[in-house]
Amino acid sequence: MKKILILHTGGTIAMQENEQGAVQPNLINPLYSTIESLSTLASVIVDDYLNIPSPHMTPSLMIDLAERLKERASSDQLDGIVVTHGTDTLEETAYLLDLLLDWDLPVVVTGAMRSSNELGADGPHNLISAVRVASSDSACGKGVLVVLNDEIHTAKNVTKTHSSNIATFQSPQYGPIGIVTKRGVFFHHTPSVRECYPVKKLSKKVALLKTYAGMDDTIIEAVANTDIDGLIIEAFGQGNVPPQVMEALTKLIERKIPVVLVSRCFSGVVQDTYAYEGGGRILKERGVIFTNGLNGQKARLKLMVVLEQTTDKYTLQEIFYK
Ligand SMILES: NC(=O)C[C@H](N)C(=O)O
Repeated sequence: MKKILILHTGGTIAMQENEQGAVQPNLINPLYSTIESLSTLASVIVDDYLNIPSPHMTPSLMIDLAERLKERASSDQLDGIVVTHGTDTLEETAYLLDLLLDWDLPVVVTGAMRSSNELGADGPHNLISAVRVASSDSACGKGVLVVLNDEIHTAKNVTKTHSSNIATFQSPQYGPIGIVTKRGVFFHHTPSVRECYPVKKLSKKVALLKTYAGMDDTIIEAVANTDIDGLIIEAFGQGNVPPQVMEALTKLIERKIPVVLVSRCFSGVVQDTYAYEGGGRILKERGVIFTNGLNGQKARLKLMVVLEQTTDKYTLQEIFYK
């Protein structure tokens, strides 16, 4: 039988709805009865590591979590790990773990959209599915996975797409890489690229700004006047920004502060297609770094990680094309 660590961090999966219909954290984790029922599936050990709503999660807590997983993996001879997490920032924690954990051990992050005492609570089912995936030989070497609603997603591509529906986690453009059914765990795709960075701290400040029609440079100037080490811009479409922000972005690049471009579109990548003022081609010429389909919140974490290793713009560009 596989030895699986279930490490709790909190989130709705560990919460309860009160009589007024408000959802709140619980002192005792409501997943204990589900965990007892897992004894025929795996040999499970539990770590009640944190009990926080995921909007309280920070990059520094994520780094501590990665260290905790490394300690547990080496001291407990684990075959797999399941992390329970609130869904609001789940994709960020999962992606950061994916960038930091350089191993083939399955790590599966799961959560729930309905709290433990709500009708149709999805937490117990998601937890069982996550343990089944973490126990599967075919989950080895696929990076950090996100399992909810019977689907297996990569940490790199998954995102929360709906504020309340239980089918909220999707991988735009790529889809899930596997499914969980009553009969088994089935992978139908394998991720082609894995990247790992052996970083133990995150000391850089990276901001994320979204473009909008009529945006001017005031907000960029305001952010540039704080001590940022990098900026992610969620641009329009294929990677275009309003002309009014070009000067402020150029000034940042001249100060050697990397400006990284993602698209505010749900799918697709940014490219140096348009040569009008504010277009992707001009941004490229000014030294803006282009990404390869990451969303803004994940590009921010990736820049925080890689800035611990390099500030060289050519190396950063190579890393963001991966
Ligand atoms: N479904 C959830 O878990 C949402 C909750 N606000 C959290 O992220 O902690």
